[in-house]
Amino acid sequence: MTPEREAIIAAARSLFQRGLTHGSTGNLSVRVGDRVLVTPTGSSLGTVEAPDLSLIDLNGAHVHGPKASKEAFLHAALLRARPQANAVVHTHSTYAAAVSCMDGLDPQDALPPLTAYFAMRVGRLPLLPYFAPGDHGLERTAEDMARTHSALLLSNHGPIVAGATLGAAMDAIEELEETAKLFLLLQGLRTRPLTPEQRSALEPG
Ligand SMILES: O=C(CO)COP(=O)(O)O
Ligand SMILES: [Zn+2]
Repeated sequence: MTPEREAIIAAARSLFQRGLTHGSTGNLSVRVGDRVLVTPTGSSLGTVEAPDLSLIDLNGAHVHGPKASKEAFLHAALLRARPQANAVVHTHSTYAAAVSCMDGLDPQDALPPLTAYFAMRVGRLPLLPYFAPGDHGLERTAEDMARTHSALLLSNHGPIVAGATLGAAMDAIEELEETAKLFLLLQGLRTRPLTPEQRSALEPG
């Protein structure tokens, strides 16, 4: 098993075992040269195995192995937009998915910088318009937004996050989930998010 395959399976298990993905939702990818290893469509991250992974190119086209995730085109779009990124993680984690269904969010900045780690790991989180899972109509917007944002929230769906490494993408998507949880816990309470100065001192460039 290659280290990339091993890393994807370890991250998949970790997400599934902690309830950050459920059923056959969520998908992961890692860049390998000019190709991308991605989880196959319809698989549970609790049981997917290393030989099951699909290989696609950076246009999202199938190269080898089982049929790739229906969101493989989005993974490829984020990796094209962010040459410094080498991994992408997508989940339907409960709190982030709940926020993705809320009305009245700022589409440029869907979650406030409640904590320093949110500002550090996630930065500014745009809310992308609703498209059905697998609908390539989202590709252009996702690629454009990913040039300046490493994390995107898909309306009525969930987050997708790119990172320099799979570990960094995991850290960021977990931070996003925890901040979504805080945001919902704090509904109706007065809060003090970081000031713009505090935020910009921490945000990734
Ligand atoms: O999260 C998902 C769809 O948005 C899961 O789809 P896949 O099983 O095709 O990866
Ligand atoms: Zn999804």
